[in-house]
Amino acid sequence: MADWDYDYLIKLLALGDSGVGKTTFLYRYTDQKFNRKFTTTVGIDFREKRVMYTGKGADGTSERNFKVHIQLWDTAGQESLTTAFFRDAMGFLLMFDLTSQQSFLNVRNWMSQLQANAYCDSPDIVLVGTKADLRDLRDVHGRQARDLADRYGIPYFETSAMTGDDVDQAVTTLLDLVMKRMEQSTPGGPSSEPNGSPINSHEVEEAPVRRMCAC
Ligand SMILES: Nc1nc2c(ncn2[C@@H]2O[C@H](COP(=O)(O)OP(=O)(O)OP(=O)(O)O)[C@@H](O)[C@H]2O)c(=O)[nH]1
Repeated sequence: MADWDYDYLIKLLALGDSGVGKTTFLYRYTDQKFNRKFTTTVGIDFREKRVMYTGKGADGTSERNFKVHIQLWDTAGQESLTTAFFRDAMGFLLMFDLTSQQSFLNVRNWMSQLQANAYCDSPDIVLVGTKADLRDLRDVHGRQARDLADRYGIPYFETSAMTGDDVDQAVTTLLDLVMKRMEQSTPGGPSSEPNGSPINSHEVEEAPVRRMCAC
């Protein structure tokens, strides 16, 4: 498939403390594999994946399929290095380790960073608990995490990059939120120009992300 052969380029960003499993999660999502090694990310990296997304057609009611190129930005767990990248992302995977209460407590700090640096005050976010397979080491109750997610009004998933549980679902849910926001913030829907053809993906990429904000 040629590089430009897609309808939308969507940039998502994973953030959270060092070691929560951001790189491993993204690797599972893009390559369906588990990496046991811990190599801390330096600065920022990204992975890519193409998916089909069913959205609204030009008439706003009919359904049609779009080719979506997802860029998944993988940040280092040191906030000072990566907040500059928050502005360009359209959606966020806010991650903590289910075996680390500290990483869960730090979700609030990451949320503040997000609110200060993202494209708007209420960006699209999915809260992701990682390492759900390590049941014996669990240190965060599902109830605690769900309560926090409810308070922020965002979806919550408990995932395992080892088994693959809910990894795809977490990303798909975020993609859905981002695409729906674009539909709301672009007159006639993001998926349509007057001639009914999808907006060129490069226009989406180059346009200021802030225009997506419908809040
Ligand atoms: N058992 C288990 N281990 C995991 C899971 N996800 C990640 N790990 C392990 O946790 C360690 C850290 O994972 P990384 O993906 O490197 O963590 P990170 O958040 O990218 O870390 P930084 O790059 O330093 O920010 C690695 O040894 C992974 O194999 C999981 O779902 N289950």
